[in-house]
Amino acid sequence: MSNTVFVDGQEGTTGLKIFEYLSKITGIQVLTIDPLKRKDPQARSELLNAADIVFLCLPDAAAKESVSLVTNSKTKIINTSTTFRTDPDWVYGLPELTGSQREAIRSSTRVSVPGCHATGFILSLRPLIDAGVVPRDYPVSCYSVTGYSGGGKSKIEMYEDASIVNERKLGVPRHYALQHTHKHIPEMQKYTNLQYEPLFTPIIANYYQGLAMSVPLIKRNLTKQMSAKNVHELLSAYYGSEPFVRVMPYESDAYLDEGYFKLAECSNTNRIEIFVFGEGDHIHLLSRYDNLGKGASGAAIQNMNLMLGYDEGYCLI
Ligand SMILES: NC(=O)C1=CN([C@@H]2O[C@H](COP(=O)(O)OP(=O)(O)OC[C@H]3O[C@@H](n4cnc5c(N)ncnc54)[C@H](OP(=O)(O)O)[C@@H]3O)[C@@H](O)[C@H]2O)C=CC1
Ligand SMILES: CC(=O)N[C@@H](CCC(=O)OP(=O)(O)O)C(=O)O
Repeated sequence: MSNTVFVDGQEGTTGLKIFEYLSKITGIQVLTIDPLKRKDPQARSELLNAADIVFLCLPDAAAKESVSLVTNSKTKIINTSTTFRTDPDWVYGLPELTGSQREAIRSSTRVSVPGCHATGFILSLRPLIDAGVVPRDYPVSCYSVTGYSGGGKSKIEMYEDASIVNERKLGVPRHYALQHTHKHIPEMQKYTNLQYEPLFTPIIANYYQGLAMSVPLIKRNLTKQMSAKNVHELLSAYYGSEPFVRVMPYESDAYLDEGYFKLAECSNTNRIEIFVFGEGDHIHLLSRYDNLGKGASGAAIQNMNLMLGYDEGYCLI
């Protein structure tokens, strides 16, 4: 029997990518909306309630509205927006979070796809906090570098207009959310079990897709004294059998080009690759992935596969 799927926000960046994935899946009937009615609550409501599973690929306010339009108990919702990620009635759609998360996703009808920056941060740090290596009150700071597609259609249009790029000098990387206001901070804190909010600085740069998250740690401030190599072993054991999380070999320079990190090697995949670098008193957890893959649409499909009882990696690489 085929499942019916509706993508609310089908014309947006995340929605289009999900559409691409869905076109490769057999046994799915995709319900589409007349593009002219894509913001009409009545038309959306009919499709939202007709589908077995819906993806919300919308700004936060519109995603909230869509949830309120679902009036039956059958429709399962996968929400890619920030809304509901820390809501206890929703399951956080990061199957690799803990041993029980996958099952929680499988049996849920309301799943939030993690934020792109939050994904690398949580997957790098959570195992170390659970193991008592990083104390819960550690003063964490982190930063990420992301391609402009992470900002959706408006950022894509801006960065792909040469006159705007020139005029506003968008060719160089730019820090943002400098008032410590980034919308991923609550989920970053909640799903690592950190006592305090991390200090997080994202940086947007002039390329399309790919994200790298850096979490530096000072060894002498850890609860258990561990070398970077021990941290690498711990993370490798934690993610040993995960299909989409790879802890990359320690002290290999194969991932560097003349000493520079190759950031975009996971583009168009659902993979996240975690590196551990260490020297003296310092440990550096560095992850790379596609903000449109494991950071959004790939992760959304991974969750759908679990919720519909498909093979988790169906149509994902
Ligand atoms: N891009 C990324 O890497 C990531 C994005 N996300 C999140 O996913 C969600 C979607 O983001 P993204 O695809 O990038 O955003 P886009 O801006 O590219 O797309 C959003 C889409 O929603 C449509 N829309 C806006 N308001 C409404 C409404 N009231 N009813 C119906 N449709 C509406 C827009 O219409 P119109 O075509 O008219 O603009 C647009 O097509 C956001 O919450 C975002 O933060 C999450 C992780 C990563
Ligand atoms: C480059 C850029 O602007 N990226 C977005 C993140 C996209 C994302 O993950 O947003 P959601 O929380 O809605 O999922 C940002 O940092 O706000």
